[in-house]
Amino acid sequence: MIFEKINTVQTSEELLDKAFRRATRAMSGKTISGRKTAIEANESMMLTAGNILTDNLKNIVRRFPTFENLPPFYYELADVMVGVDDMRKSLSRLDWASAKIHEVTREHVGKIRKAREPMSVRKQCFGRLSSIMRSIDKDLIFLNESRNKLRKLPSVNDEPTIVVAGYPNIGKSSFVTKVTGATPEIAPYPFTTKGVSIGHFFVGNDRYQVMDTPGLLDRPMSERNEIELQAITALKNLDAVVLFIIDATETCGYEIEDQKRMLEEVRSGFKLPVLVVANKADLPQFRDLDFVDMKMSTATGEGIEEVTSTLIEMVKKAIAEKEVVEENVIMDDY
Ligand SMILES: Nc1nc2c(ncn2[C@@H]2O[C@H](COP(=O)(O)OP(=O)(O)OP(=O)(O)O)[C@@H](O)[C@H]2O)c(=O)[nH]1
Repeated sequence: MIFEKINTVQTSEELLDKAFRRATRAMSGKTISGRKTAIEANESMMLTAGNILTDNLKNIVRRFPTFENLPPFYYELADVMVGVDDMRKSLSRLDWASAKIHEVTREHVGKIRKAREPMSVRKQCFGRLSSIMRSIDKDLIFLNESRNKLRKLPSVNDEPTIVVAGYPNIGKSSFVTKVTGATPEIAPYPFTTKGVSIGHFFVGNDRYQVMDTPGLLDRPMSERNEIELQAITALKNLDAVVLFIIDATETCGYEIEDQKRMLEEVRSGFKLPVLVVANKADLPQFRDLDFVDMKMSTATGEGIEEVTSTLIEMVKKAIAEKEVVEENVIMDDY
């Protein structure tokens, strides 16, 4: 998963503890007699503490991803969930603290040679390090909270994707199971307790991803708040097409008019190609509808192959068109 490299971000208190403990340990067992050894001992304690702090801060910054390089899908989700700008600001304050700690340590190392009381210079230095660290306490806490949230993001691959949408009970999960031949993996997704279920299938050597999004694309968009909407629209960054399933038999408990309204919302809100398919063609109540492109039955398997190959054609076309646009953008840059 994309954010799993980020370790727990320790608090300033924990980092200071670690640094001061190591500094003390570096000195244990050494007898300090005379001014020369006192200078050396305190100097080495300052250097040890300073190095540990700067190393730790640099490691935290390094383990966070470079946001510009994230796939747009993840960038948008990370932004919705925690705010990319706030993370950037906190990370740059960590960079600042790391440089400042280095500078302060050097400054005190310079002073200690001329000092009458080497230990008091070291204490002064540790005091400065503590206050620098305390000034980034909020940033460390915020970054750790962000890390905990981001780690839970699903591993949605950057590969051709079919996003399944439609009201509950219309056969979305039956479709995913049917085309992937397996029970889909459930991955957590922001702002829904149910997560997304993701399955895969191959056509030749090409792998396709099928996503069912319970709790996300199974009720009217107008019932959602801004953040939920953004979490949904992040999906538009994938190379995806939408399979919008209609239950023309209304045995799912939702009227066709409501289903049609949601379809329009998905069409206008998403800007992804949409294939409208009526399911449950095996039932006697089934009827043809003028706004539907194809029909199928996930129960008998009728129409599944045609639906799948149409979706594949659509996703391939969408990718090809996107590449043309990207090429034009590159050409425009010259
Ligand atoms: N007769 C018939 N029943 C179907 C068909 N597809 C699905 N069903 C039934 O409809 C019910 C709902 O199917 P699901 O695949 O769970 O529907 P869903 O849209 O994933 O439902 P949620 O998970 O609640 O969103 C189940 O009882 C299925 O057996 C079909 O083609 N024909």
